[in-house]
Amino acid sequence: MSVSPPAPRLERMDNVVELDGVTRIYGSRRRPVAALRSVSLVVSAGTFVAVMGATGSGKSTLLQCAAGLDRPTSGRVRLVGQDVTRMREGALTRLRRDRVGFVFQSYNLLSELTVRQNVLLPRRLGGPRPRPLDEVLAEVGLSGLAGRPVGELSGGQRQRVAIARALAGRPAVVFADEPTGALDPATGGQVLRLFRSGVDRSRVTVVMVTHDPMAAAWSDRLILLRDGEVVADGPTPDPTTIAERLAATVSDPVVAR
Ligand SMILES: Nc1ncnc2c1ncn2[C@@H]1O[C@H](COP(=O)(O)OP(=O)(O)OP(=O)(O)O)[C@@H](O)[C@H]1O
Repeated sequence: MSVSPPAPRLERMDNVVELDGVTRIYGSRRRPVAALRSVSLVVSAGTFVAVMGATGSGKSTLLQCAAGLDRPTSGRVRLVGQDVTRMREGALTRLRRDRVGFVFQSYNLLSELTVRQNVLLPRRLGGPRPRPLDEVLAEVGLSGLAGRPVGELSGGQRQRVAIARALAGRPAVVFADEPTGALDPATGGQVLRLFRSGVDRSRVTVVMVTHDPMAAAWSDRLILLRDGEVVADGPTPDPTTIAERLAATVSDPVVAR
């Protein structure tokens, strides 16, 4: 009996985020600020990526361009296999709503609404059918809090609501900008564990900006930026080595030019 080989994986779909020569220039023609300079990288499905670098090195700009929240000045961005660089705003909004989750340092939740209402908000805005609420809340350790207004929760609980909201719609990728920046180390660790298990269990891709080597140590891949350029990109080492590499990046004389 012959057994057919498995269908080849579609390379495009496996590359969840692709940046090709992405440059982002802010400011005026007279005083341009190059936040990103010809950045090219590919992130495949089921990878946890940490992006680090000195203040002003372009981390948030990289995240915003990769997530289709900002448009590069030149270069191309593909998100879940689709070129978002020239995509119309409506289509881009739908793509973000249906395939992308966001988690920010400031939680970006509606505090008067309950946990349930916040988690189900993307669905109310026409997003994909979410996973069962109980399942999602149990996963992030918020069982029993569905009816509580978010304004009554602690910072760590709020960030878990934000993660529940981000993961409820089965996104291909979650972009997180300093998700543990406002949390103590223990609470931050709980949040990072949730990202880790989302990557390991559901093959979600996570792209996280952080200043904290302990947070970055949860990732699979570390990208270091300096002055808008990728200066290191490889498997994530231990926290001490991350801190050393980060310090070397920051103190490099090129930065001071
Ligand atoms: N909207 C904007 N208008 C003008 N300049 C901007 C804008 N956004 C960012 N920049 C500039 O682009 C550069 C990169 O900024 P970005 O916020 O991406 O850096 P970052 O590495 O995320 O910094 P931080 O760690 O401080 O958050 C900086 O020089 C910043 O001043």
